Amino acid sequence: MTIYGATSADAPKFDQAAHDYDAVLIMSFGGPDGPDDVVPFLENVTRGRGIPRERLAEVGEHYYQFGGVSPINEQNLALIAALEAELKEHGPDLPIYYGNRNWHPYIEDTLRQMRDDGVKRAITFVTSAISSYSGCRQYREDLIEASEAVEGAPVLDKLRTFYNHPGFIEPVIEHTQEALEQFAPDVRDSVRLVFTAHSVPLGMAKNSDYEAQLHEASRLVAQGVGRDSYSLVYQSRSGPPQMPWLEPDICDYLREIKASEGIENVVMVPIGFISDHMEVLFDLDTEAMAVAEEIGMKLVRVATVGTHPKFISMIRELILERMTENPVRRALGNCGPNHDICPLDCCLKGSRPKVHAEANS
Ligand SMILES: CC1=C(CCC(=O)O)c2cc3nc(cc4[nH]c(cc5[nH]c(cc1n2)c(C)c5CCC(=O)O)c(CCC(=O)O)c4C)C(CCC(=O)O)=C3C
Ligand SMILES: [Fe+2]
Repeated sequence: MTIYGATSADAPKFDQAAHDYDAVLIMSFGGPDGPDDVVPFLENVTRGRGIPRERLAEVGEHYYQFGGVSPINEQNLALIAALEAELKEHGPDLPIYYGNRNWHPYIEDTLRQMRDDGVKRAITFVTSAISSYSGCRQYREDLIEASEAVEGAPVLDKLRTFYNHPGFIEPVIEHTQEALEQFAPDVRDSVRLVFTAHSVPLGMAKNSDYEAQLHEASRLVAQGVGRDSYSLVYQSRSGPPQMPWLEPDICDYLREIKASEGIENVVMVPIGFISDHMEVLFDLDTEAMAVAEEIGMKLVRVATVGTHPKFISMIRELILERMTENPVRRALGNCGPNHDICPLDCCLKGSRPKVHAEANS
């Protein structure tokens, strides 16, 4: 089984060429569909990751507070419905399949279905805008593992990371502008613009362009709303307390800017996420909002891109890019379009690289 886009070593040069595809695969994180799913879901997410038991119990409570249901599955289905309509109207008319890393429909079951339907080669969209082990390599490893388990699984290509694509940045600019307009014109210029993303261990951050991509995306959005400065902070920290993760935490940061600078108005942009899933609903809308209320701060959270038409048409554009010889590869800002095919050492985990994942034939 071969997965192009998995590593550069296994992808012959000709594979940079345009391809015909017979399906699109949407790959995501997955989340529980009800209270009974919460514990097995969390076990799937954290298997072998050394996440403390107390942290798991705490995160379980976040889900129970929302009836044990993560909105992420419904949001992915909405994304798929929107993309289906887009492809029907503008082509290419490809069937869309959906598989997750941590919950039903599991990626392995999806690949089996694709094989049974006669799919030979599919183009994969991963629901993560920013490169890191969690948002890039781990998905590729999971695809490899699932492909190895399914005899005759289709060849899979993976779309490039889109953190600086106008189809991602422009909707975030629009949503950020809408949030700023919730403040009176006379205070609007003094509203602090704060970008937030999932924290990751420092070792993981160091092995990828995670921080660089987050800064570039944040800078582009800030510039789009007429700002020449912004702050970037982190949320949803996990792991053992002695392990260093990216900081500052959003909640600590809000307290800090209120206490030391007297900041009373803040717009927070979840730049590291593409839908309003649990890390947004709990860590931002519940936890950070409670801090803001406690310290007397007006805090407005910017909507994620979700099914914004520009975002949906970006996915189509990225698919066409891979089906076209010498395509235009749009990207805003200073960094250029990200690679289609990941280098061998792309987004290693940090502490214990999973070297066996390279062998995928
Ligand atoms: C970079 C990144 C993204 C963005 C890229 C992407 O979108 O893929 C992301 C997304 C998400 N993370 C999510 C949920 C969780 N992440 C956890 C744990 C972890 N995330 C990490 C990183 C990231 N995570 C890391 C380094 C860990 C530690 C364990 C490990 O090394 O892997 C845990 C375990 C409990 C805990 O430790 O907090 C949960 C429940 C959900 C679903 C939300 C829903 O259900 O609606 C989504 C979209
Ligand atoms: Fe996560």
